[in-house]
Amino acid sequence: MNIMTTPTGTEFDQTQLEIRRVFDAQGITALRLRQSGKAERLQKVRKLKSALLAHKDEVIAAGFADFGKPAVEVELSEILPVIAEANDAIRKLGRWMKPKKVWPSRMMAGTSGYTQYEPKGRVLIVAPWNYPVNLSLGPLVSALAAGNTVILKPSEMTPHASAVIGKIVRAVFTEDEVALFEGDAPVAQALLELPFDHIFFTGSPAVGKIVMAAAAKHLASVTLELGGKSPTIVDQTADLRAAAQNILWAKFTNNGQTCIAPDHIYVHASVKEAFLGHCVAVLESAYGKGAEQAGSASLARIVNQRHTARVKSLLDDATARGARIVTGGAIDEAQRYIAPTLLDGIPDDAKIMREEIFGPLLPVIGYDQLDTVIARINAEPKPLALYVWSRKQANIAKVMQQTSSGGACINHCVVQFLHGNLPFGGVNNSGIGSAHGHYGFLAFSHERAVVRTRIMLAKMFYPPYSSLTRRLVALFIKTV
Ligand SMILES: NC(=O)c1ccc[n+]([C@@H]2O[C@H](COP(=O)([O-])OP(=O)(O)OC[C@H]3O[C@@H](n4cnc5c(N)ncnc54)[C@H](O)[C@@H]3O)[C@@H](O)[C@H]2O)c1
Repeated sequence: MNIMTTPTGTEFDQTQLEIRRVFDAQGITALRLRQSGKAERLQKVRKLKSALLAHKDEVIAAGFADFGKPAVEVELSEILPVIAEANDAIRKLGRWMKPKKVWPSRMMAGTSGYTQYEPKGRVLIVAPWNYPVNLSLGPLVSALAAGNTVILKPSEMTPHASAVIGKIVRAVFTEDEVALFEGDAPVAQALLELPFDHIFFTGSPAVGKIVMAAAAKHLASVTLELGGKSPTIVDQTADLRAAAQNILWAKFTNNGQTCIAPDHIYVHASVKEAFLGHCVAVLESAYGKGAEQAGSASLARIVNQRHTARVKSLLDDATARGARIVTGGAIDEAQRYIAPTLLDGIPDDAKIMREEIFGPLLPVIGYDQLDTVIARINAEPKPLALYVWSRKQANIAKVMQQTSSGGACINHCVVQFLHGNLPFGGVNNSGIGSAHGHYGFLAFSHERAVVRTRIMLAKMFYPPYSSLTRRLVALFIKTV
């Protein structure tokens, strides 16, 4: 597996000069784009959409070359969401761009007011490797719809996907509109030195903090789409079979390398064995029995050797501390393969309960009291997603009211990402700000507040101040 590393020495100096040159060129374009209308913006979105569809086979081949991703998963999770994002913008941009009139608040009698949506200007999009196309081009659609110029830095860990994204971007845009720079952390850091107007980062909380610190130097606004450990609760009233099918689909798509994948499951002790039985049956029907799973064409691979070793170390640590492998556990490090693995009896101090797993291991933890589960969730950083499986409204309401997470599903997993009318994002450690649809447009727009005078009532308060002025202020304080 090739990792696209940053060039060293004079080559890197050259990259930095290139970045600066493109950034400066985008400055001129960004000023012009302030006045861009719907037609110009949508032309770009449409061209991007067509180019993605034209390169569909290359995107599928890249997904396979980078991490053995099945074609269906590439279509479903890399191509479809970008097309949906583009179509949403094509249908609704006119409405999104339109200034929104507001009523004057009491103190503003005599004025009219509206919100104007300005492009932020020059924006930087930094993407991760797990859905390289979706998480580069999805935000790109929103940034273009909002009228920005963009520099895009895809992940160095999926070089085939980066190459196709680069091809698409170069086929459609001039570099002063959208430019792409490949490379690892040093290239990202060279980009972060620049005074972008907005930074849209998708990746780990650890790097999110670096990005936010860099943004602070220029007071650039940020959208941080981060990760974390997303818990899933299955209570004693849940449809266990439906839960097992859906949770395992959500978990093992992309081989567990999904930011909103169920990280671990709390299942009521009274139904745990039955639930595990359904899970084993679901895994066998999806991927085959035992050793057959390694040959399943429906399972992606772990992205590289480093991550394979990381996931293996989580498994080794858990079993060394007494965890039981319910199913799975087979490892072929050379093939970057770890079988879909369910773990039971994991002690709280196991590493797997501290770090985001981001791989095909699924801890299943029995519980007796829902309150205990809620207390455990609330003792951890707020997750990106939370899933609850139950037929009891009181339990659902309790979980939804007493916990916090970026998004949530009731009797479903991961589909909140695909819902174009909902904000997608985290909260605190799992992220800041939202993406998708209208929320994506807003992330890349400045909401400028505009007040227009009709009748100049403010002159009642001009100096010299008199007792009448004070009486008027007093009246305002009472009635506002
Ligand atoms: N919230 C979401 O929508 C979402 C989606 C996908 C992945 N994620 C999260 O992303 C993480 C996995 O992705 P990843 O491993 O690519 O994340 P990462 O944070 O390691 O890397 C993300 C991007 O940041 C760059 N980068 C790495 N180190 C950097 C540094 N020191 N300074 C500046 N940039 C740097 C990388 O080159 C890459 O382009 C997981 O935590 C996952 O949950 C979140």
